[in-house]
This record gives sequence, structure tokens and C-alpha cells, in this order.
Amino acid sequence: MPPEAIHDLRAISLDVSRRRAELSADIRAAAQVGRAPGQIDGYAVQSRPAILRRLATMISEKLPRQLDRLVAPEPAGVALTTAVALETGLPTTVIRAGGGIGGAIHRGELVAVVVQVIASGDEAVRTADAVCAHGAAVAGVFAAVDLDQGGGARLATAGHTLHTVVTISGSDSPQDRGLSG
Ligand SMILES: O=C(O)c1cc(=O)[nH]c(=O)n1[C@@H]1O[C@H](COP(=O)(O)O)[C@@H](O)[C@H]1O
Repeated sequence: MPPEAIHDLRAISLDVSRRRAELSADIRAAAQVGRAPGQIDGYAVQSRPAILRRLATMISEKLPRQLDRLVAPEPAGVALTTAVALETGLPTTVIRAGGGIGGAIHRGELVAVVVQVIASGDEAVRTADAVCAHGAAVAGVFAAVDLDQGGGARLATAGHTLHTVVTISGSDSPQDRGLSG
């Protein structure tokens, strides 16, 4: 077997927790440079295809089966949501800052809200509210990075469940933040 094939086989067999740990380390390395603890540069995440592709795969693995659509806040959620759409074949719609929509949301649809970064949860709640205002149901909020600043609790209060790929907390140890060594 050629060396590349062996490498591919190992990549396929990595379990979810190992893949998540490796992705977390790569996100920290890319997005925490020059940032205070608990903050990241979200655009550093979406500008790296190797990170974006793995985030899209991991979010896709968390989605429920019967979904009709992915909905994201514009502009921050667009790149990630498009990547998840390419992985799943689901259509996407964006919610504009002013509340308007780009694309469609139909009454009775089951929708996943996809956000890149969740901090307070305001943006995710605003996006979910817009979905409900169009008569669709929210299956959950799926975030690439949770900054552990109360977003999960804020969403729970609003009746939504947060599913996160990576959590980056301000209280992470220097090693967790990728600052050691
Ligand atoms: O996405 C970001 O880059 C981002 C990084 C960060 O460290 N803190 C932060 O709040 N963000 C922002 O997080 C928003 C969501 O914030 P909340 O509405 O507070 O959950 C994103 O659209 C970004 O603008």
C-alpha cells in the first residue's frame, strides 16, 4: 500500500474526540494570536480551508436527519454554513443584521442555525427568532466555537439547544490556549 493510502486510512479511523482535540488545537493556533484570553479571530478560522472543511464535517455529523435548511447570521456565519451545505446538500439562508433574509424560509420547515462563534448568544438567538418568525422550527444551534460566555444558557432560556464543536474559555490554561512551549 502506498504511504499516502496508509495516511488516509489512519485519518479515517481517528475517533471523534481525537479529531475534535486536533481541530481545537489548530483553531487555537490560528485564531488566538494577539487576542485576549477568551477571544478569537473568527475570520482566521474561516479563512483556512483545512480548518473550515473539518468544522463542516463535524457539524454535519451532529445534525439531525430530517432537516430542511441551514440558516446563518450574515456575514459571520456565511462561510461556515456554505461549507456545511456543500457537505450535506442542504440549502442555506442568511439572516441580515437588519433582520431581512437572503434566500427563503418556508412555513413548517425544520431548520438548523449555524454560527461560527458564540459569545453572549445574542446573534444566535436573533437568528433563531427570525427562523421562528417565518413559521419554521429550530432543530438546534450548531456553533464552531463556543467562547463560554453564557451563550448556551441564553439559548436554553430562549428554548434552543446549543451544539458546539470546540469550546475556548477565557479561563483555559496557557497550555489549552496554545501559549505554552
Ligand atoms: O466571530 C468572532 O470573531 C468573534 C470573536 C470573539 O472573540 N468574540 C465575538 O463576540 N465574536 C463575535 O461573536 C459574534 C457572536 O457573539 P454573541 O452575539 O455575543 O454570541 C460573532 O458574530 C462575532 O462577531
